[in-house]
Amino acid sequence: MKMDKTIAGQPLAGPETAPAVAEIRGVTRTFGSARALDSISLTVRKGEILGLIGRSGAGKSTLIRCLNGLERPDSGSIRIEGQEITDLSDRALQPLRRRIGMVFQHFNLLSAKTVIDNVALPLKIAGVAPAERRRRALELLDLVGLAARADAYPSALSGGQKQRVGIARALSANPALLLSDEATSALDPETTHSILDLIRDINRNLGLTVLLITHEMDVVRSIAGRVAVIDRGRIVEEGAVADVFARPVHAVTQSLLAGIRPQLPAFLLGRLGVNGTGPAVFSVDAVGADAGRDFARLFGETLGAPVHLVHGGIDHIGDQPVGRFFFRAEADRLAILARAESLGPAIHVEFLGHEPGSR
Ligand SMILES: Nc1ncnc2c1ncn2[C@@H]1O[C@H](COP(=O)(O)OP(=O)(O)OP(=O)(O)O)[C@@H](O)[C@H]1O
Repeated sequence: MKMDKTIAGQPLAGPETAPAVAEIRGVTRTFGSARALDSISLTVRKGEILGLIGRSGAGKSTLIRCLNGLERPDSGSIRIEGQEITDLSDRALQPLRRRIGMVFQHFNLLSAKTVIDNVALPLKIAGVAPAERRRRALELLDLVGLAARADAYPSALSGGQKQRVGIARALSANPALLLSDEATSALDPETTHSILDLIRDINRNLGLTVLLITHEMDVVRSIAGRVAVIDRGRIVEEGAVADVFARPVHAVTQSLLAGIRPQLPAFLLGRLGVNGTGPAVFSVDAVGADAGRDFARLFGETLGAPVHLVHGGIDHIGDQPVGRFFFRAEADRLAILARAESLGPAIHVEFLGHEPGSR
């Protein structure tokens, strides 16, 4: 699988070689007989937005808790900015915890404190003087567009505004890594959009590294540069978002992405049979410049029969066009696959079956 050359749509000099902000190696954590993490390895690199997706119970929360030191792995290594954290005492962990800013699904703001006091709280805990805390908190509230609400209480804010405060608070201690745990799952689509824009702006303008844990594939598609798929405590697939979304290999990834990738309409899929005698139906997946090729013509001229588009189109993920098409043609499987092979390995073709009928 091709490595990504962009992060959040921004070209970077070799992100795959950027220094690791968080490095998880062979981490296992069991609860009784439940193996929440099973020798998991994952690297989050400086300046990237990495999406971590997985089904319920896959191990996402346990991984977050291990990363921020709330949970101790049974074995394996976790390094934050090069420092091993698994063998640190709770006291020694405190300054490292501040290197990780957390954003939560339900915001976790203190309702008895004003917006500015919520944002300044991590600074207070870190022993920063009151005037400096206020200055820094106001600066962050300005960054998230809420300076005018500094003295309001959280109950007076909308969900999106609360999350902006949550983000400002997470940034207050100047974290090396922003851990976003389902940060938009409780928000409506429009507010989700504005919060994702904010996270992307912070990533681009401040160079902040983000680990985005979510079950919403649209979130990953909108702002992540890379994606890792966790299942049963292991990373089962990892790569540039455009590549993984264009051609998910693992069954879990395919199932997670089923809702946002074009699928052959069920009524048509149900009609197909491997040994049918009617027109053949096949899919074509291609990324980048290949996505825009005229596949109907490319297949048609070799098959000697018209090729009709049944379903699909071109999506854009980051700066990459991702094409997924379903075609119908009066041809047989071998002829389709022979043509597919001549187009090269970058274009993925799958024969799906024949419709009933006579040829
Ligand atoms: N404290 C615990 N005690 C017992 N089992 C646990 C504990 N924490 C997690 N588990 C188990 O470990 C597995 C992974 O759980 P985890 O909460 O990390 O998954 P998740 O991907 O975050 O799920 P969700 O998306 O539903 O929050 C599950 O089988 C869960 O039941």
